[in-house]
Amino acid sequence: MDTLKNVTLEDIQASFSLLREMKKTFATRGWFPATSGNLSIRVRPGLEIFAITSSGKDKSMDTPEDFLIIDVQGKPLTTTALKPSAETLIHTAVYESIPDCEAVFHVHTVPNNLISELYGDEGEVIFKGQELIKAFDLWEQDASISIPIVENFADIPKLAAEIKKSLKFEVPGVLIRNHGIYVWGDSDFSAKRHLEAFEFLFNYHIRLLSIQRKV
Ligand SMILES: CSCCC(=O)C(=O)COP(=O)(O)O
Ligand SMILES: [Zn+2]
Repeated sequence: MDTLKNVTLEDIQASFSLLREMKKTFATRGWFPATSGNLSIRVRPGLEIFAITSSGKDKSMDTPEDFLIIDVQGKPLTTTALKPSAETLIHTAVYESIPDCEAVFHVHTVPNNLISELYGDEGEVIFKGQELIKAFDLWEQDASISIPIVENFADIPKLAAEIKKSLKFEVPGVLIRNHGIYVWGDSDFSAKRHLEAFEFLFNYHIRLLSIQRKV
């Protein structure tokens, strides 16, 4: 608990209220079906202390038990009956791999699941020729982005290790096959922007394929 001396109650409350707002925004979009999804943010820049959603909660509900504080091993830093997300090790793997990462968001949507299945055998999906690619700070003409896709191992340490191996510094997201997407950013704002851009690209692609009657 000594680690917690580096943060104030205000820091913790601010991170909970930020996650609460983000959770509400995503829930309104239907991005947390059937208790799925989890969110985390760094409580203060430079510290390995994170606020994360509690496991198994209905993320469309607002309760006093929605968040807790963990360290970079995923261990709760306060005495609590709450359990951190079952997928906490994925969050900590991303924070450990991406030094300026401040927020990690995970949602299950039909479009991200469909894309992960359609391109799962290839291990990546590539998008190009889309204005929204600029949301990833890729500004050159004909920029493209390749999003890694990993298999959905039930064993979370194994899944976290696979994600760690596949993630690319310049691409702020990884798809898990028939599961969902993990995205991150150097602020909660940029992680949200990345998530919205990925979901836009997935939706567009699925709709285009169905108009072209390819799926
Ligand atoms: C029915 S959701 C299955 C677990 C999952 O994939 C998820 O995103 C939610 O897990 P958590 O422990 O964070 O509630
Ligand atoms: Zn999940």
